[in-house]
Amino acid sequence: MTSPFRVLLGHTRPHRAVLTGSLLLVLAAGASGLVQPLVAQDVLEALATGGSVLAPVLLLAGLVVLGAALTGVQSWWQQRTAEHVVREVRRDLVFRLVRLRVPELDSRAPGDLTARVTSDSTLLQNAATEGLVLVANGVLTTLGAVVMMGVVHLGLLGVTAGVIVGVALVLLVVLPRIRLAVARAQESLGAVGAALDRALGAARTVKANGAEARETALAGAAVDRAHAAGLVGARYVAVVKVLTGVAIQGAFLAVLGVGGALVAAGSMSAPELIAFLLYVFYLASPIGSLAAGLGMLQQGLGAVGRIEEVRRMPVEEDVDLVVPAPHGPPPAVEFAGVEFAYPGRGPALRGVSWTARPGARTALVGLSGAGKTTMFALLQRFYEPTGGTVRVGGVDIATMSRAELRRLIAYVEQDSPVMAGTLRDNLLYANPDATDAEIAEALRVTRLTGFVDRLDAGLGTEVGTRGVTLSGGERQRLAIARALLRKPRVLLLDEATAQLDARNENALREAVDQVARDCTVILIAHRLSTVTDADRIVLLEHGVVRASGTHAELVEQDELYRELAATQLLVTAVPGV
Ligand SMILES: Nc1ncnc2c1ncn2[C@@H]1O[C@H](COP(=O)(O)OP(=O)(O)OP(=O)(O)O)[C@@H](O)[C@H]1O
Repeated sequence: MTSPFRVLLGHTRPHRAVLTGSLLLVLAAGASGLVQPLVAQDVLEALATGGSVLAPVLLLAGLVVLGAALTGVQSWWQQRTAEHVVREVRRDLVFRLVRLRVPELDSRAPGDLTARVTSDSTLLQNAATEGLVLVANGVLTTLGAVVMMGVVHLGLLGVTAGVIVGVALVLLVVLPRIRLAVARAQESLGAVGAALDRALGAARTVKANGAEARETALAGAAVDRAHAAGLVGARYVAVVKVLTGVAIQGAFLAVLGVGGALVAAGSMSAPELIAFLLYVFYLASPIGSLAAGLGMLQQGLGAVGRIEEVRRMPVEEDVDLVVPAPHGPPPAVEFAGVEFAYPGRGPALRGVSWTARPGARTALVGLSGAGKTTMFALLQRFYEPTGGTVRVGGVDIATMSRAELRRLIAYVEQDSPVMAGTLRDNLLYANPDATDAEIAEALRVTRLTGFVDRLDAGLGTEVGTRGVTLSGGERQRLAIARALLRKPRVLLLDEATAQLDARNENALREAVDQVARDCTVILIAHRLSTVTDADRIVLLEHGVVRASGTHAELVEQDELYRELAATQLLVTAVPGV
């Protein structure tokens, strides 16, 4: 695995030239600062000797303005690069997150994934730019000072280096701890996001159960963990500051002691000692910058781990292929000996085989948890079967790209089939090219025309998160209208009419019949009343196909089906039941 530091450097690769320029500007601004005392000295000398001060004053003013300008340009470059870096990281994370494979999504909290895009990336941003520049500046300037000190007196340089190396060793122990604390704080922030996501995502359930205090405590515990980790980090940052201060003071005292003795012994001149001591003080600034930069780098490295984790998560890489709208006759859909188990669970499907004939309506029925929705998930390659084959139009779907496969299909899911946005957004989601006439037709078929007409904003009405401002039946009809606009070859309806009243249900059944003429329809139903006229009904029990046939055949042949039908008052007319 690539080291986090290399990853951090990798983020700066496209901006190396600008960052190097930025570093040069820092150094130049530093140099212009160094020259200023010399020019000031000229001014003072000119004043003392009665000479003209115009030239040195102008030079001094020019240096001050130049230094300020260099600092301004450097700051702008650095911040701009930081913004570029974070934008690229965020775009990449967003790209990956919306393409994550479904099993990965099943095991992750969306709030935690969001925190990586919003919060972790910010730490990386500062480390990859300001942190690196501070460290580079610190290292170069320190080296410069060390060279100068060496020129003045090699022996005293040894003394200074001894003290500084000792402190650096302690820093080596402390810095990784900052990184650990930051990683922990970021993890806790992710947990805060996840807890809030849970509470806000089910706000009505929380309120109905009076669970506000529990949810507050859950998120609060994560906030406290972030706080505790933050304090640990702050403590180590303070230690770094103390240590750098101590290093300078220590070096100063050591140099003073040893240098004083050397001067006393006559092996060093007093001006040499003074010059050397001035350099020791001069070191304070680059060492401070080095410590601050290293602290920032550690914070960034703490965040890199969480960002890299997302970059290693498996994504569906074939969903961006551009595929043409499907045409031709509706395909057959075939499950042949399909086996499947969710990660960490027992088998959900155990050798399931059935076929949906092209252009017919096939219903999947069975008790709750039998595996019906799982088959829809496999059919769209949300998961891959552990055995057997799923074919669409005779082609093994494992050999098709997901883009191609999913373009054939329209899917109305069981829960939350509507997205935040306007009614029009939702309708166009399946087919951005749908015309107004097609939209009007889809609304008519799903009996939504009157509803839309009564709204002040019409199709521009916002439906709220997951369509909360719509009734359950309206949501379902909207989702079906959207599916129809996709002009699919295969239409998957998961309990799509469960929340409709009898009148709307009949209307929708007619609509589905109409679509079924040039589309293969597969529907999942609990209420057999909605599927009695299906061309074929597949009865599932505990992940196996128990029986299949028409309604009449199943009533005749299968006890479980008869029982299901009887409880739904459908078979009173069947003799002997
Ligand atoms: N994402 C998942 N991760 C783990 N297990 C799952 C997942 N989704 C479903 N299951 C389990 O797989 C089994 C089959 O679920 P599935 O949703 O296919 O049933 P179903 O027949 O559609 O039920 P229902 O009629 O209640 O919707 C169930 O035992 C369920 O608990």
